[in-house]
Amino acid sequence: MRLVIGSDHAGWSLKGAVIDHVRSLGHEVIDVGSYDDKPVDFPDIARQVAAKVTSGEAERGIMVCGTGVGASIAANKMKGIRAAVCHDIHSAHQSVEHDDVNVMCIGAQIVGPWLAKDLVSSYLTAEFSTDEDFRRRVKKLHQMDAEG
Ligand SMILES: O=C(CO)[C@H](O)[C@H](O)[C@H](O)COP(=O)(O)O
Repeated sequence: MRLVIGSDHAGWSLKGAVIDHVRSLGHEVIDVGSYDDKPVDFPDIARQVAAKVTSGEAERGIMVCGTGVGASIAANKMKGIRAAVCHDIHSAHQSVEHDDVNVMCIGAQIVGPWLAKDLVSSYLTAEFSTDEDFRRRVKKLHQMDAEG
């Protein structure tokens, strides 16, 4: 899978560990920064992550900020993005299986690198369910996007 991964200054260090882990699992990574701990506004990076997903350049995205909250709010502003903060293993896979989440957000001030790697593994192995209930609900999300 090709993934786009981004962070702000608060998530920069954890982003490095996440990228190494994703690559070790055999996935391709587009790293859109940030590239150091110089303060940067999370909406600017979340926009880049979301754009690569909506354009199809990346199948899914991962965004790391301090809490994951700002990143998820920002990414969800973009049409076609279903972003969620996932700090537990169940949410990391169920968010894809039921809700077709395409940007997972992690808070570097909340979880450490070991849990982050497990969250990422769980997210990447999950697939959107073919169950018609889940498909219908996500279709309604697409309709909401279209309505603006
Ligand atoms: O968590 C965040 C947004 O939800 C950000 O990554 C920042 O950590 C947070 O906004 C605090 O900002 P600061 O400039 O790092 O103090």
